[in-house]
Amino acid sequence: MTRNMHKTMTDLRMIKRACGIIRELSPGLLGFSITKAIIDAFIPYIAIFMSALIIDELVGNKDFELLMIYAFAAAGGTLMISITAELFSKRINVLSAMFEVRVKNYLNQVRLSMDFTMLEDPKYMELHARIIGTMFMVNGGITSVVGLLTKIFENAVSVIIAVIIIQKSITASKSSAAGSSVIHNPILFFLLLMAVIIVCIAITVRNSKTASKKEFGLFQNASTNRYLDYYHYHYMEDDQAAKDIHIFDQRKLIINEVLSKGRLPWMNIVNGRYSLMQRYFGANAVIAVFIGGFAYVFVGLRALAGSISLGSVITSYASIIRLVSSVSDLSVSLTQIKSNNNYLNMFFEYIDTPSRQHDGKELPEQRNDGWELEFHEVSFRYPSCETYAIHNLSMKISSKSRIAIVGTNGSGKTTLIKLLCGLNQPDRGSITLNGKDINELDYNAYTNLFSVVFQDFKLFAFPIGENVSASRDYEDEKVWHSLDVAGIGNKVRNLPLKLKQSIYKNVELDGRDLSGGEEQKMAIARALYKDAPIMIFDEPTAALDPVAEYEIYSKFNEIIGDKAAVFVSHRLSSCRFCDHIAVFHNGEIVQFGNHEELLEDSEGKYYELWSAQAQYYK
Ligand SMILES: Nc1ncnc2c1ncn2[C@@H]1O[C@H](COP(=O)(O)OP(=O)(O)OP(=O)(O)O)[C@@H](O)[C@H]1O
Repeated sequence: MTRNMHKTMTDLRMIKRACGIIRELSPGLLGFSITKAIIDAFIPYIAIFMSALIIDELVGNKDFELLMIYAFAAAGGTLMISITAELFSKRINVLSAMFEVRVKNYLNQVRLSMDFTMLEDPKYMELHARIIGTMFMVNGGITSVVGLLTKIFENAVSVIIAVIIIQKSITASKSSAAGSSVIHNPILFFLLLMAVIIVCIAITVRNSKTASKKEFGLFQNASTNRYLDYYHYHYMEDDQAAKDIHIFDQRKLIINEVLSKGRLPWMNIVNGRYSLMQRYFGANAVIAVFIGGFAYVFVGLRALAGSISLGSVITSYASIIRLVSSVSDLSVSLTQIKSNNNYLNMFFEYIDTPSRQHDGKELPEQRNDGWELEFHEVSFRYPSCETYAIHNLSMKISSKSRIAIVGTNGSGKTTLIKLLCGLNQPDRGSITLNGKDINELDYNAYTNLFSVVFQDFKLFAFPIGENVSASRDYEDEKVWHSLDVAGIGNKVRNLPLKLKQSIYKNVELDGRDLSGGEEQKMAIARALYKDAPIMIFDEPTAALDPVAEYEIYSKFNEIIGDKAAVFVSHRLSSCRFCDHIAVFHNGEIVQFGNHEELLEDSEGKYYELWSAQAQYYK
C-alpha cells in the first residue's frame, strides 16, 4: 500500500469513527442530512431542464397545451421538491440542535471521567481549550463532519447530473451536420470542452487545497480560547474575584490582558482567514467567469452552426456553470474534510485519554482492625514540574489512628492527601490498601473510602440538602445531624426554604450567599454526611471563629469514632488530639511522633514551628 493510500485509509477510518459518534449522539442526523443533500442537488437542474424544453417548444412547434404542461411540471416539480427539502430541513435543525447539546455533554462526561492528574496537566488543559475553541468558534472537528459530508454528497451528485446533461445535450446533434471542425464534431467538441474544464478545475482544486491547509495552520497555533475562557469565566464573571478587581483596580490590567492575549490574536486569525479566502477563492471566481465565457462562445458557435437547439444551449451553458462550481465546491469540501481530520485527531486523542476510573479490581477484604493504608517510598512530581512535591515518603495510616500532618507552606501536605485519595498517582513507589496496590483497585470503590474537606473545597449553587448529601435524594435527618455537628444547623433552620434553600445566586436569584466560615462548615457537613471510613481534613477550620473551631474540635472524637483520620493544620495546638504528628519539609517527613516527643527535640522542625507560633500567641 502506498503512503497516500495509507493516509487516505486512515482519513476514512477517522471520518467513519466520527460518524459513529454522531449517530450515537443524534440518531438520524446523518441520514436526513445526506438525503436532503441529494434532493438539493436535483433542484437547480429541474429548472434548467424544464426551461430548455419550454424554449425549444417556443421556437419550434409552439404547442400551447404542451407548453402549459411543461410550465406546470416545472413549477410543480420545483415546489414539491422544495417542500420536501424544507420538511427535511426542519427535522435536521432539531437533530443538529440536539447534537450540539449532546456533544457538549459528551465532552463534559469525558472531562469528568478523566484522571485527576490529567486535569492538572497543562497538555490536556490546552487540548481541551483547542477542541472547544475549534468546535464552537470555527466550527471545526466533530461538529463540522455532518456539514462537510452533506456538501460532498450534494456536489458529487450535482457533478454526475451535470456531466450527463452536458454529454447528452452536446453530443445529441439537431442536424447531422457532419464536418471535421471542432464546432461540427460533437465528440471532439465535448472532449475539448471537458479538457478546458479539467484544467480550470485542477487550478481551482489546488487553490482550495492550499487555502484549507493554510487555514488549518492559522487555527493550529491558536490557544487564545484558553485565555478568553480563563479571564471570562474564572475572573471577569466571577463575583468573588470582583472584590480584588475593585480594590486593586485591576480593571485596566485585565481588559488589556484579554485584549492582548485573547481578542487581538483571535482577530489576527480571523483576518488571516479572510485574506486567505479572498486570495484563493477570488482566484477561483475569476476562473469560473473564464469558463462561463468559454462555454458561452463554444455552445453559441455550435448553436449558430445549427448543430444544437436553443434549449440545448441553455442546458449546456447552465450545466457547465454548475459543473464547475460543484467540482470546485466538492474539492473544497474534500480538502476541508481532510484538514478537519487534524481537529478530529485532537478530539480523539482527548476522548481516548486512558482513565483509571473505568476499571479496576474489587477492594481487598476489610480486616478486623479495619483498613491499613501504606506509602512505600513514594515520590511524586506534578506534570511539567521539575522538582518532586513528595520525595521517597513511607508512612502508615490505619483505622482508629489519628495522624496530623504539619509543615511549612509548599512542603507537600495537600499533595500527600491527593495521593492518598488516589487523585494523583505516585511516579515512584506505591501506596497499598490492606496490602493491595491502590492503582489496581476499582477507582470509584476506592475513592468511596474517603470523606475529605479540601483546603480549596467547592460548594455548588444547589439547594443545601443536595450540597451536603451530594445527591438529589437524601435523608433529611442525616443532613440535619451533619449540619448540627458542623455547627451550621441553626443557621439553616432560619432560612425560608431550609434544606431546599439554594446557595449562591448563580442559578437561583433568591439563593443565599454564605460567609467563608459558613461555607467551611457546610463542607465539613458534607464530609460528615458521606460517613466514609477514612476522614481527611485539610485546614478544615481555617475560616472558623475561635468558638466554632473549639466546638468542632470538642466533637472531633465523636465525629471520627473508629475511623482513620488525617488532619492537616497550621495551628499546631489543634493537632494535639492526634496520636501522631508527621512533620513535612520539602516533600519529606522529617519528624514523626506525638506532640511531647517532638517538642523534646529542640533542634527539630516541629520545635521551630511550635516556638514561632507560641511566641506569636504570647
Ligand atoms: N497542581 C499543581 N501543579 C504543579 N505544582 C503544584 C501543584 N499543586 C502544588 N504544587 C507544588 O507542589 C508543592 C507542594 O504543594 P502542596 O499544595 O502539597 O503544599 P502544602 O504543604 O499543602 O502547602 P500549604 O501549606 O501552602 O497548603 C508546592 O511547591 C507547589 O507549588
